[in-house]
Amino acid sequence: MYDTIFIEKLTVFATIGVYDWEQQIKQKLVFDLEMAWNSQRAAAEDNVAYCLNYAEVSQFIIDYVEAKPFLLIETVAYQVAEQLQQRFAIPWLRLKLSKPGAVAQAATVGIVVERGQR
Ligand SMILES: Nc1nc2c(c(=O)[nH]1)N=C([C@H](O)[C@@H](O)CO)CN2
Repeated sequence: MYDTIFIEKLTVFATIGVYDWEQQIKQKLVFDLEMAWNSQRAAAEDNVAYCLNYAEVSQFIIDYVEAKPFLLIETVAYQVAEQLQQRFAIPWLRLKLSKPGAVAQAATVGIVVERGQR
């Protein structure tokens, strides 16, 4: 039985973009995540060791995205989703990555990727 652990509006400042000028600056990326996790043991024993630790997941994303430059948001989303599944043994996740301000006439643009099975 899976529950959903979520993280909303995690903000990371990244080197991201296909144009040369974008590789000279930092831009805001926003992550929204839903992750399947069986929280039964963590709840029964009231023990953080058995939960999907949203603080650790958040810090991993920040460190990973800040560590190197990217061109496409697709690359960031695919790599982060794969890393999260591997490192935290997450059976299913939905990751929404937004790049606010990328299109002047839009509030935000981005991509949603879903990986695994519940
Ligand atoms: N599907 C995508 N389209 C575009 C991307 C992207 O990463 N994925 N990136 C850009 C530019 O970097 C843009 O954000 C600059 O405003 C254009 N289209």
